[in-house]
Amino acid sequence: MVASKVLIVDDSRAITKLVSSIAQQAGFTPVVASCARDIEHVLDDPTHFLCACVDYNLPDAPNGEAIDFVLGQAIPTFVLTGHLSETIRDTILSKPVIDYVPKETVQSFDYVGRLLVRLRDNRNVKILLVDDAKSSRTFMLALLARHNFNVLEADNGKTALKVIQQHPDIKVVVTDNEMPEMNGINLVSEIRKSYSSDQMAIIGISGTNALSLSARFLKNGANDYLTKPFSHEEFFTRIFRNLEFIENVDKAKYAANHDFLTDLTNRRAFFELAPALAQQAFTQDQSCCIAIMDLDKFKSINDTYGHDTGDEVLVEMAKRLKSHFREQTIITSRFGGEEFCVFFSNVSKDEAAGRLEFFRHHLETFAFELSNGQPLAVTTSIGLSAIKPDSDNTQLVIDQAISQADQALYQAKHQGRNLLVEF
Ligand SMILES: Nc1nc2c(ncn2[C@@H]2O[C@H](COP(=O)(O)OP(=O)(O)OP(=O)(O)O)[C@@H](O)[C@H]2O)c(=O)[nH]1
Repeated sequence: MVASKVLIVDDSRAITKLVSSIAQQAGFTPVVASCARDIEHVLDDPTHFLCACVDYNLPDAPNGEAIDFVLGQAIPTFVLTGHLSETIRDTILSKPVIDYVPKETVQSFDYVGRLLVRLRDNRNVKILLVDDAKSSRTFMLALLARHNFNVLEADNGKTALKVIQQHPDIKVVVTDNEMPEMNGINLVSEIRKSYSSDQMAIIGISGTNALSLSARFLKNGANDYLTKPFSHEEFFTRIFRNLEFIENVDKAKYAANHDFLTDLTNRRAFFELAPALAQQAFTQDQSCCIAIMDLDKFKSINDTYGHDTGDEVLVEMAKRLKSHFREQTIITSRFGGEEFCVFFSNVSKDEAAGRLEFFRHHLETFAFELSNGQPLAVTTSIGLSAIKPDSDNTQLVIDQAISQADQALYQAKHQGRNLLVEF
C-alpha cells in the first residue's frame, strides 16, 4: 500500500486550506483534523499516511500533546509552530519529529511542499553509514529513518566498499575515521578511485579534539565533514545540502543528454553512447545497425493544426518509440526536427528490419490521439543500414551507416513514403 495521505492538524482554517493545497499539488490526499480530538475520527489506517503536519498549540492540546499522539501511531510527523521560543523548540526537538516549521513566512510553506516531495522520494535515496560504534550508527539511522531514507550500514571501511559494490547508486556516505580494517580517510580515497564527488557525496565525521581530521577528510576527497557532537538539525542540513548537490548535478547531466521536448537521448549523447555499445557488440561478434526515421509530411501537420499539435505528435512518436524499443542495448534518439534514430546493438539487420516494419505498421494502423481527443493519422519513412563491424573505428563506421541509412530514407520518401527501405 502506497502511503498517499497527509494528515493536517491545525485549528486555523487558513492554514489547513493552504497546507491541503500544497499537499494536493505534491500529489497527496490531505486529511484534516481541526483539533486533537478529531484526529482519531479521521485516522483510518495509519499506514496510509506518508506523514502528518501537526500544530504545536491546539485549543484542546496546548503543549504539543497532539504531536505525541500522532507519533504514537507511527506516522512521521513535522510540527507547525506559531510562536517559537527556545523552550518550545527544545521541547519539539526532544521528540522524534521530522522537523519543525515556523508559520512565519511564505518560504516556510514552500519548505512544507519540498519536505513532502522529499519524504516521498527519499525511499529511493540510499545513504551509507560507516562507523564501528553501533550506538553511533543507531543514532544516525534513527534520524535518517524519520525522513524515509533507505539506510545501509557498515562497521569499517572494507565492509563499506563491499556495500558500495552491491549498491553503486548510494548517494551519500557518512563515515567515521577510527575503525578497524580500514579507516575513514582510506575509505574516502578508495571511493574516489571509482566515484567522483558529484556522483557520491562523502561526509566525514571528526571529533572536536582532532581539528586537523576535517581538513584531511576534505583533502582526500570528502565533500563535507561533521564535528562531533552535532545537533540533529546540523546533521540534516549537511545531509540535505550534499544530497541536493548530487541531485542537481544528476539533473544537469540528464538535461544535457536528453531532448527537451521528447525526453529521448539527444544527438550529442547518442554519439557518446553508440560507439561504446558498438565496440562491446563487435568484440562479442554481434551485429549492430542503424535506422533513421522521418515523419511523413510533418510540415503539413504543423501548417494544418499548428506548431503545438506538431509538438504533441513528436512527443507521442517518442513515447511509441520508447515502448517498442526498450532494451538497454538499443538507443532511441531524436536527431532534430521530425527525424529520429534507432541504434540496435546485438541485433541482426534482418531482425531490426522485422521490428521496424512492425513499428511502421503500428503507426499506420493506430492514429495518434491529440489532447483535444481528435485522432490524427501519422506515418513514417525509415532507412536502415547495417554497421560494418570494426571495433577499432566505431565512430567512423557509425557515421558511414548513418549516411547509408539516410540514403535509404531518401529512397523511401521518393518511393511514396510510409516505407522501410534497407541500404
Ligand atoms: N512542431 C514542430 N515542428 C518542427 C520541429 N522541428 C522541426 N519542425 C518542422 O518540421 C517540418 C519538416 O518539414 P519538411 O522537412 O519539409 O518535411 P515534411 O513536411 O515532413 O515532408 P517529408 O519529410 O518530405 O515527408 C518543418 O515545417 C519544421 O518547421 C519541432 O520541434 N516542433
